[in-house]
Amino acid sequence: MATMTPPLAVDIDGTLTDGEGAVDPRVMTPLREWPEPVVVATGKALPYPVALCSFVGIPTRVVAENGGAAYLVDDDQLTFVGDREAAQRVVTRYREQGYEPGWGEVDLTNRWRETELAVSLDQPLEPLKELAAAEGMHVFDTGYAYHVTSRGVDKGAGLEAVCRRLDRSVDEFAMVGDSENDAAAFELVGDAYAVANADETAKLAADHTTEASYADGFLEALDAIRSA
Ligand SMILES: O=C(O)COP(=O)(O)O
Ligand SMILES: [Mg+2]
Repeated sequence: MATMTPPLAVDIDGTLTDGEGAVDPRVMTPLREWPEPVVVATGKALPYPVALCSFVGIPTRVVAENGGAAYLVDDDQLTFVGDREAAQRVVTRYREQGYEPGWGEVDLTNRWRETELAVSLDQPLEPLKELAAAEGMHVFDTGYAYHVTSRGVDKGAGLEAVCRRLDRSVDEFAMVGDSENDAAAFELVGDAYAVANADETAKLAADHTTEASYADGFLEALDAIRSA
């Protein structure tokens, strides 16, 4: 019996990209032609997934900032959860200890971030973790940045909130991702795929790990999801 294609949640960095961080052009058409809602769920600030949806040509349905921000075209609501000021206190203390967010003066990585802050991987993790814990926050290491995020904020909670607004159940979703910031959502969706380059936390939380890495792994996961 033919089964229905499920709605899809997809991570950006490490999943839709190649090993250099560039979006692989081969992901565009399958995303555009996916017959069910596609939710782009990312640690990046809101403008990135919004732009991606626009350039792919799909309705804007996004979870950004690791669940801190969500926009759905269906209800035209932009919601925020998380404490940006607490993240700012963490980064201020981190600077006082002699470290930097590490993105330069203009800092486009954090410029549009409203609920958390990100620190470059070339900065030390341990003092950041200690300062975050003192503010009741946690740090996601995505393999692309360290994110200082409020407890209880993650892509899982974000996707659940979006599902309520879409009138869909989170366990209907399939999801593809690559790192520890995907793990909470992997636990909730019906069918979770870690690409081969994923970290151990993501692989443990996923139902499957693809043979291929990066966008090749994403395309492999889509084939498997379609035929599941
Ligand atoms: O911004 C990051 O650090 C990771 O982004 P991602 O969740 O799309 O992989
Ligand atoms: Mg990722």
